Amino acid sequence: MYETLTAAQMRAIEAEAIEAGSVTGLTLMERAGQGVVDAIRARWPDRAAAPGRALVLAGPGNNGGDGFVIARLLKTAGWQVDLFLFGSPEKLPPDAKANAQRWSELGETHDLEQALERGLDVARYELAIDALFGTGLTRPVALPLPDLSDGPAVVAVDIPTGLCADSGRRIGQGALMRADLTVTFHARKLGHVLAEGPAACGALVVHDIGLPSGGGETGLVTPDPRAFQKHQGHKYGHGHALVLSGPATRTGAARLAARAALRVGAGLVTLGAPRDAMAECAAQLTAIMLRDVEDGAALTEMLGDDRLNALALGPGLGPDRARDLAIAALEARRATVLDADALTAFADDPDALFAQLHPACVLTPHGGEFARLFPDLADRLSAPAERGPAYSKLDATREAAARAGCTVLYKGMDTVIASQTGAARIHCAAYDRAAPWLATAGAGDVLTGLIAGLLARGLFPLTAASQAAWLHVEAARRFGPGLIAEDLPETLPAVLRAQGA
Ligand SMILES: NC(=O)C1=CN([C@@H]2O[C@H](COP(=O)(O)OP(=O)(O)OC[C@H]3O[C@@H](n4cnc5c(N)ncnc54)[C@H](OP(=O)(O)O)[C@@H]3O)[C@@H](O)[C@H]2O)[C@@H](O)CC1
Ligand SMILES: Nc1ncnc2c1ncn2[C@@H]1O[C@H](COP(=O)(O)OP(=O)(O)O)[C@@H](O)[C@H]1O
Ligand SMILES: [K+]
Repeated sequence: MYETLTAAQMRAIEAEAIEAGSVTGLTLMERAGQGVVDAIRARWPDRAAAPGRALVLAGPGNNGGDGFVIARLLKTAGWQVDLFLFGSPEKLPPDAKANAQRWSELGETHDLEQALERGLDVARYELAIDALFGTGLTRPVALPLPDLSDGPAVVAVDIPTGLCADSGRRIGQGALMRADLTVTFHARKLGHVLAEGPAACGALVVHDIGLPSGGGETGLVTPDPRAFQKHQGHKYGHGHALVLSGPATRTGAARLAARAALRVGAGLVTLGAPRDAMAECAAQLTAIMLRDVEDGAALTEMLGDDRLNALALGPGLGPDRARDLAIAALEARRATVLDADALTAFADDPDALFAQLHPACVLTPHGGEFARLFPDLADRLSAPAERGPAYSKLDATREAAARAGCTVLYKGMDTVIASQTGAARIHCAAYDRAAPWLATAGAGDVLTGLIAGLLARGLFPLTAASQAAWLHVEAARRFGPGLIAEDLPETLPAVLRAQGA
């Protein structure tokens, strides 16, 4: 699992290494600058082979210090480099000042604010380096930065200027410099994988600057084939998932979930449908069993069979049926995924839901459902981020899980999964995991079924939800353009096989 760090965690790792005497700040800065120049060469070998004009924008802190290193290395490699500093050279922190002095032997340091007043002609550059602000950004960037979108290739040092490293949110209404390539150091920061981060970063390279690993607490989800492998045993040894369906003409969502639960390896899957939907469901199902579950009382009776060890409910249920069934399901204390209408049904009284939830539950809200259950957290997340570190989707999901007393998977390109104990994971469907085709009707229902299937197989809720999120995106990526929700369960066998399951 890859770690993600906050800015404070990154500073602590750096400070500890420097205090231990294993490295100096100047060495780290040199390695950082070298890493950026190497990444530029790897990404644009043609430009690197015939160097042109490069613009370096350096800020008042150590991000600016990296900029001075990069200016020197680019110039040495044959680029014509113009460097503009925001702030005064005398006020730079010590390592940045040392590199400003080394740069002064090769070129001039121009004043950025004066240049912007005069009008900085960015069209003359092939390459622009954003070394204005990195992990130290705390307030909006009050600079009329030029629009580089149609001009040079833009490379962000550590993180695009204007983006909060802890939340991926833009700080205030200040400038945000979108990059084509972002080169960060040691580990990804939360801001690279959350909210606006991926769109602002362009491609992302993580460059090793020789710091010891550890120190982060939130990992990015990676596949754990042990979680999907199927061991020898009877079908009941792999669990029996029950997915609850809505009424006639609204059964598709639950059928999608049921099929995903079966494909991900639950030993048995039953669809529980109201009487009026039986004929419709029977016409569509083969390996999935069908039972009449008219209401909450019928569900309670059915759950007398303790081999039914995982439940999924919400997709397509309609709010009244969802509320009735959710109360019965939660009383039975089984591993339970609540999605869609099973969340919305409690919008008028989320506390009534929270009082019933228990640690074997997983809630899978999208943004709208999250706001219905946790309106105060959603408000904090949507209010403009005036200062850094800003409130993040990770913060909101953690608070939601603590309040709900169970695991919460907050969907999106940046899916955050947190348990009631504070443990959290992020699945970022961007960069080499981009899956835009997943934004299609019914994809969420499939995710619900995947989680239910993995819960039936005995995985802990946080693991089941995290691995399901990974499989879901992997199936979408493997299928590719044209994906519709039905394709996801059908692509799962190839995904599982590729993982050695
Ligand atoms: N950690 C590591 O291991 C390594 C770190 N490295 C590099 O260091 C970078 C972090 O450096 P950093 O801490 O000096 O922060 P940075 O982003 O340069 O800015 C801080 C300065 O800006 C100021 N300021 C803030 N907001 C402002 C605003 N809106 N408008 C105006 N000013 C504002 C703030 O001052 P303040 O006024 O808030 O006191 C402060 O002076 C990191 O991203 C990476 O590139 C690498 O060299 C390798 C190893
Ligand atoms: N841009 C995106 N990249 C990757 N995954 C996405 C993106 N947009 C949405 N998703 C995923 O698609 C699913 C959509 O679920 P949901 O919003 O519940 O829709 P539905 O109810 O139609 O199934 C979620 O798993 C979400 O994380
Ligand atoms: K930057």
